[in-house]
Amino acid sequence: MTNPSPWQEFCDAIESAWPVSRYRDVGVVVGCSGGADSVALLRCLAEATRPRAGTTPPSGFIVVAHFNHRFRGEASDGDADFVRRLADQFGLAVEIECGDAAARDEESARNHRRAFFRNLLGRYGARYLALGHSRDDNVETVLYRMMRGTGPLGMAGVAPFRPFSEHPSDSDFVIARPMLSLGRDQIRGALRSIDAAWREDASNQSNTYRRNWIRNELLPAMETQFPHAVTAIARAVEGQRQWKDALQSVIDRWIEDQQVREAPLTLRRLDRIGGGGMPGRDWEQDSGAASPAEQAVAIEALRRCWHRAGWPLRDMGQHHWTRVVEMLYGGGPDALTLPGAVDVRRDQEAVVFVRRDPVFP
Ligand SMILES: Nc1ncnc2c1ncn2[C@@H]1O[C@H](COP(=O)(O)OP(=O)(O)OP(=O)(O)O)[C@@H](O)[C@H]1O
Repeated sequence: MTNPSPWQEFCDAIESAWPVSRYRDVGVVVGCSGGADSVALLRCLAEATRPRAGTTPPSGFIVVAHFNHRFRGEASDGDADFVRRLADQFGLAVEIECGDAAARDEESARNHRRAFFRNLLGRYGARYLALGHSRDDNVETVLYRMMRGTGPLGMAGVAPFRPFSEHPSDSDFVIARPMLSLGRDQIRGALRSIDAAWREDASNQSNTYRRNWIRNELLPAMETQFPHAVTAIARAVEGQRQWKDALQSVIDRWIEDQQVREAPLTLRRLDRIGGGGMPGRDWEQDSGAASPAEQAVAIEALRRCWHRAGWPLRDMGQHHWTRVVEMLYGGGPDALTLPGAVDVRRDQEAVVFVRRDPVFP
């Protein structure tokens, strides 16, 4: 038996992460930047769903979506042309939207792209948004989050499958990232083996963005001492993802047990109700304080409440969360002001959180 080609190996890996039977009969929007990762993904999905003689043709469809951020002038238009030609080559529908060249920061660019994808999912009635995040992207994301400050859930990286958003109107849409176990080099090697072209984004080479610095400077420096650093970190991230799933269900229960109201956010005082069956409650049960496990769960649950309320998380440090947990357990101050103008006060059986009108909402 001959060894499978690099391209075949790549497609087999995608098939095992995301079997074609799951998407061949529904709509898939493929986000394609023109870069190697999303070009490889697009080619692989197009081949997997191509009608074959003697078999029932798939009833689903693929829409290729490209957002032209216009950050790089002619080069950006070149990316858009490239993606259009690639889609034509496979006979796929293609949607291209141009961004506002003035919206240059990464955050607003990402938001525009996201809105574009959301609109296409709704308009076409598609189920999946397929994105080409690789194992390396995930490792970079986790390192980035760790250096900016994150909790144990953030260290699980991005998920291979997750709802498009928590908003109920988005519940039919799923983001699929079937390439998270594949390394950037392997993906490029697979494309080279079939002589397939892609667009190289020159701005990825510059270290203007801190993400690019992690990719171009930090990781190569780590690999001089630990040649398998990326694989090792990716494995840790994968393990963390499994713990995340377990922790999620404990957090769901915490919020269900503790939350009295959402507006204003009102949580039960844990010293009054005895911990609500939290993990680690046996730990020094008489002390009244939160056990380390309770504290970890409470902090992650609070982060989720913040997220839902749309409050800024960026300036909330570990010591802020710890003080809130102390208040929930009957210790700490009676009132507290947190970053983002969130006022917290103890109110008999409860702790109440109110965000004052921020000057810049
Ligand atoms: N401008 C864009 N238009 C459409 N989809 C995009 C665009 N930029 C990114 N994506 C999608 O989001 C994924 C992750 O984005 P990221 O910025 O990490 O990718 P990239 O490095 O620009 O390109 P690639 O991952 O395709 O090599 C891409 O793999 C692709 O699926």
